[in-house]
Amino acid sequence: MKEPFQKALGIIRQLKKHGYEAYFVGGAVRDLLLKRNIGDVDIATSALPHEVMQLFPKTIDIGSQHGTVVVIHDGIPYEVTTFRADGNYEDHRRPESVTFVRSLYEDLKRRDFTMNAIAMDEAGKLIDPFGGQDAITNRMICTVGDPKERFSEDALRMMRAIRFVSQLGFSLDEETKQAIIENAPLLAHISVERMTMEFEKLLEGPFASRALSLLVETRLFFYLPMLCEKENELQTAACYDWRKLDSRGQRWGFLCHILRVDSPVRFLRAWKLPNRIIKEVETVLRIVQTTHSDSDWTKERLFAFGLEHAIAAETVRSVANGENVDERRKKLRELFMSLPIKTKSELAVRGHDIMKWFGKPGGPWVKEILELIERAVIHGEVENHKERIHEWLIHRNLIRGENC
Ligand SMILES: Nc1ccn([C@@H]2O[C@H](COP(=O)(O)OP(=O)(O)OP(=O)(O)O)[C@@H](O)[C@H]2O)c(=O)n1
Ligand SMILES: [Mg+2]
Repeated sequence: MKEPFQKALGIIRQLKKHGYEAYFVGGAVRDLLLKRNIGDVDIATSALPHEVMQLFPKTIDIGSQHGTVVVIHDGIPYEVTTFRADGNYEDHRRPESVTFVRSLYEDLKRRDFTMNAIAMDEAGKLIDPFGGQDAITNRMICTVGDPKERFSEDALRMMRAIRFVSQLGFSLDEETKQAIIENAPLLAHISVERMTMEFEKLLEGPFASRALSLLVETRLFFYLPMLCEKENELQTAACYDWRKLDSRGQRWGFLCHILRVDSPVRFLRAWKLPNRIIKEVETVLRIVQTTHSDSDWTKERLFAFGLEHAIAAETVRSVANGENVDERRKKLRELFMSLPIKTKSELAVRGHDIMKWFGKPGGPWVKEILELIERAVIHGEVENHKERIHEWLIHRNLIRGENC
């Protein structure tokens, strides 16, 4: 058995020793069959939450009313969830009530897609009542049972379907796709935070272009923050190679750029992104708007923006223009390496040196002189060395020698 499962076996054994059923379930089993990197290993059991808590010394109650207890085993947290058949979903996002059941079959039946409804026992035997393995072999995303029911239980599942297309390159089963088209308006019930999580995974996947096309085709885009008027632009966005964009800032920056978003800050706030990302995207877009070819990159500009923002902006610009991203990144890195200082803090003189040399009290002029020196150091006019800088200032008649 693969390591992540092996490590969690102790939990399954402990539950079984006390007469309960316990299985590995969900994404980890799917990813094992897909030979993908295995993420969190989740466990489903017939034991009730309080019974789980009694059996393990270290547990965290993260939602026992919904059946989930975290068990810390050998320092690793695992979600252990009681088999459940969800009750009525009044608001299309969470069950009104959950009914704990003692049967694995009932538990698998309420899951979203057949590939996610496979259980594995402690011996590695698969329990797959809904044809999940066939779906994986045929590379299909298909709901467990009636897609309309599954999507009206939790409308986010429609976004999940399309983000799995992006991550796995699978196709949407036709009936599943039709049900998304019919039920797309239900997405309006879902919180922005949950939509953003799925949308970010979608943009990050190797098949993001295909997934973006599907967002348009299924009309789901209409219910996503500030995208309802961007149908044509989204269709255009689907024509680009998103795989070259390799950070959140790059992806959101590229999206704003391609969608011709008027106010990126308002757009990104609507998606409830952290301020850190909003600020990064703002800077990246400012650079993109003022860079027209890679010869626009001077040492001074690169120093001012820093390598990370420069690379992000060049990536956005070259993916949008269909140019060679790697080539541009390489050039930027080389130019950055040639800078005698990479940050302001590396400058060999400080404000107090300047005040002493000029024999004047501080003021805005100190910053101006420091910037003058900084430019000279960056261009190699003077070595980044205190005495050399002092000599340079004397040479330029900015100060007299005796103030040293
Ligand atoms: N809206 C949802 C979310 C989850 N699940 C079920 O809960 C499992 C675990 O959910 P989660 O960790 O959110 O998704 P994964 O499928 O594991 O995907 P990822 O690899 O991204 O974690 C899923 O496999 C699926 O069986 C579901 O039925 N409906
Ligand atoms: Mg998971």
